[in-house]
Amino acid sequence: MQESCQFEKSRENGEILQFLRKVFHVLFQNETFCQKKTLRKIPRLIFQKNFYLCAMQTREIFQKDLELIREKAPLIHNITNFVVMNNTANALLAIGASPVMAHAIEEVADMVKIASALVINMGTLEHDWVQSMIVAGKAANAKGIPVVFDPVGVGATPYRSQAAAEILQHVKPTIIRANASEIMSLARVNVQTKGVDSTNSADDAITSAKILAKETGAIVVVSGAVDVITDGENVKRVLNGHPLMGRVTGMGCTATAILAAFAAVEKNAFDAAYFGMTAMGIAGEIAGLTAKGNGTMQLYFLDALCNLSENAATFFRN
Ligand SMILES: Nc1ncnc2c1ncn2[C@@H]1O[C@H](COP(=O)(O)OP(=O)(O)OP(=O)(O)O)[C@@H](O)[C@H]1O
Ligand SMILES: Cc1ncsc1CCO
Repeated sequence: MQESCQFEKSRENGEILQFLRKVFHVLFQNETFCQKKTLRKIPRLIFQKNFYLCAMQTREIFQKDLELIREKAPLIHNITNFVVMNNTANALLAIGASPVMAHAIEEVADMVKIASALVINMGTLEHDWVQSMIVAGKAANAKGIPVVFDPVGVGATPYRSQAAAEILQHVKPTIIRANASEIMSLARVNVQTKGVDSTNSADDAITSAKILAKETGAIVVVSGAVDVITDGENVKRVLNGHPLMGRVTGMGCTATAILAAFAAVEKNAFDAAYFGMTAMGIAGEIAGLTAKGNGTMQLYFLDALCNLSENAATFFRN
């Protein structure tokens, strides 16, 4: 996808592209328009840039990956925090993957061997867990299975920053997902993380995200009202979502797990990251339509993830 859509490289181009996609989408669905061959009047240049094709291809690949997750039910090994264990396991089940939570140092390497992706989440950190994360991460790297790293709360305390640095010293993540303050802190920009919540927008963190992506070789995802995805050069944004998502604890950790589900079936890590955040955004948007507050948001979000295939085409608008 990246190669065929080179025109999306800059933000301005991305915005023009999104506008044209919407126009073309409406036009191409109109039979009279197609029959009158008005198409011919559209400047050749636009077609040479493959605008419409890119949008169609992207959505189709997204839907195909979604079906692949349901078909293969990849085992996702999570070393994650106590706050979100139940909810992320349910989110993985809802999207069609198979979750397992395992952090004992005695078994993590064996669990990785049968898994299709590994999540390393620093939410409730302890010394022994960091060692397990490193052992599991190394085993995943050796086996060539994707690792998704969530440095929850990095920058809030020196211990978390030191633990994140230690993990990155030994483990090569495929994708790093965090909120803006965490990404800025991980890239050593002088910012104070407020516990596990962000005090910055994803766009504030773009430079840091690019630096981090280049340093680690990972795809970096900055979540927020608008999600930003970068490989250090290219940048894509996910516009789907709902403000109530930010009010439910562990939505970010859930995003990390969903990214792992996509990475398990999609070899292109940039696409996996983009599709994972798109799935989150669409499910959040659908849930937000009927949620009455934080509680129902959490429930409806799982239902929306579960029924994502039917609604994905309507809500896909990135
Ligand atoms: N205001 C918002 N509007 C739309 N979507 C949002 C908003 N805030 C968060 N989200 C979505 O919620 C999910 C979690 O992102 P967020 O940045 O809140 O993670 P986080 O701070 O790491 O969360 P946590 O620490 O609770 O796990 C993402 O999918 C993001 O797109
Ligand atoms: C609230 C909280 N504290 C540690 S992990 C976690 C879940 C959201 O990151």
